[in-house]
Amino acid sequence: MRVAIIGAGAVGCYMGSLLAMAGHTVTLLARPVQCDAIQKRGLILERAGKQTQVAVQAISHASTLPSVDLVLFCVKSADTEEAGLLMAPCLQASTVVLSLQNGIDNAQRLACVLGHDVVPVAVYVAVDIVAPGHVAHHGGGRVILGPSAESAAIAELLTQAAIPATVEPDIMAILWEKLVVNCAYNALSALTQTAYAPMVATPGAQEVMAQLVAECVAVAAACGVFLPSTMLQKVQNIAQLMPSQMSSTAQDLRRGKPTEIDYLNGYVVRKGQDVSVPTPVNLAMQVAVKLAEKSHCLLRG
Ligand SMILES: NC(=O)C1=CN([C@@H]2O[C@H](COP(=O)(O)OP(=O)(O)OC[C@H]3O[C@@H](n4cnc5c(N)ncnc54)[C@H](OP(=O)(O)O)[C@@H]3O)[C@@H](O)[C@H]2O)C=CC1
Ligand SMILES: CC(C)(CO)C(=O)C(=O)O
Repeated sequence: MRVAIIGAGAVGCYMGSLLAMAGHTVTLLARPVQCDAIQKRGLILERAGKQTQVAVQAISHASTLPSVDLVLFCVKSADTEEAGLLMAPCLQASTVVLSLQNGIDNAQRLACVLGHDVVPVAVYVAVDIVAPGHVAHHGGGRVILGPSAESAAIAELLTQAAIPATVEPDIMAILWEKLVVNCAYNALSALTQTAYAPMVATPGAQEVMAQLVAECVAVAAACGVFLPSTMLQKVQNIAQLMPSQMSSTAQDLRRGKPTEIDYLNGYVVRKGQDVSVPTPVNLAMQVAVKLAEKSHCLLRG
């Protein structure tokens, strides 16, 4: 299958390398520095202490995107509209577009700019970028696709490429579950630059996370989304699944990049205001990360 990956960051490089290893024709739309690295020596996938080099196409000008059967959209939430507008050259009426982004409304926002259906996907993988085009895997790997006529076939294709995939009719509840995981882990890991296992072992951290989860569950319920009674347990399991991972928000702060916090804890705060459910701990996380973004920018000059 011909696959385009929009965004050659952690998720894009991970998914791109597995799809290319499974024999698909993969083209990554990358920043120039990433594009140069990938053109020179392919993608490097680091897993369980082993490095694999994978040959893929990389381009830095969207106008040269080939027509494809499948698009994996892998940019951060704030880049959805801008990157979405660049994608037109690779779309045919039959192209399936997947949004592999955290947050609730990226697929909807992307569909709006594209005028094309987009399937939301919840991604349970822990990856980070070591160097341009070089991605390290820290655990997990499964994805959950929203419903569409093509979702079952695409899930099968992904699973055969070592990306375990299922389809879930109630994708809104699944996206909220993922949002709760992000609200519990991302800001704390980012503010302290700590990996999940040592983070949850720190006295008091689990209480803070439980409070974050309780606020999210209450907001979701007031919005008509009923999360499982095992939600806290599901959140706690993540630290065992990806012990050495630092959140994507931690990776952004480390690089002096704006984070997705307004789409994570900030989303819960805004929805909480709409439905009159207080979210003080989520607000504290949002504000602390916004302050950290500013001070990291200042420190980096
Ligand atoms: N990392 C992880 O473990 C996980 C991440 N996610 C989610 O997946 C999504 C992607 O995250 P992640 O891979 O970590 O993010 P990254 O920041 O590592 O990757 C996104 C990449 O897209 C690039 N990009 C943005 N706009 C464009 C554009 N117009 N043209 C070309 N490249 C562009 C960015 O470049 P630049 O930085 O220069 O803007 C960056 O290299 C996010 O929503 C995240 O929350 C979900 C599960 C796990
Ligand atoms: C799955 C998890 C929690 C992995 O770190 C993630 O989604 C993120 O970092 O944004």
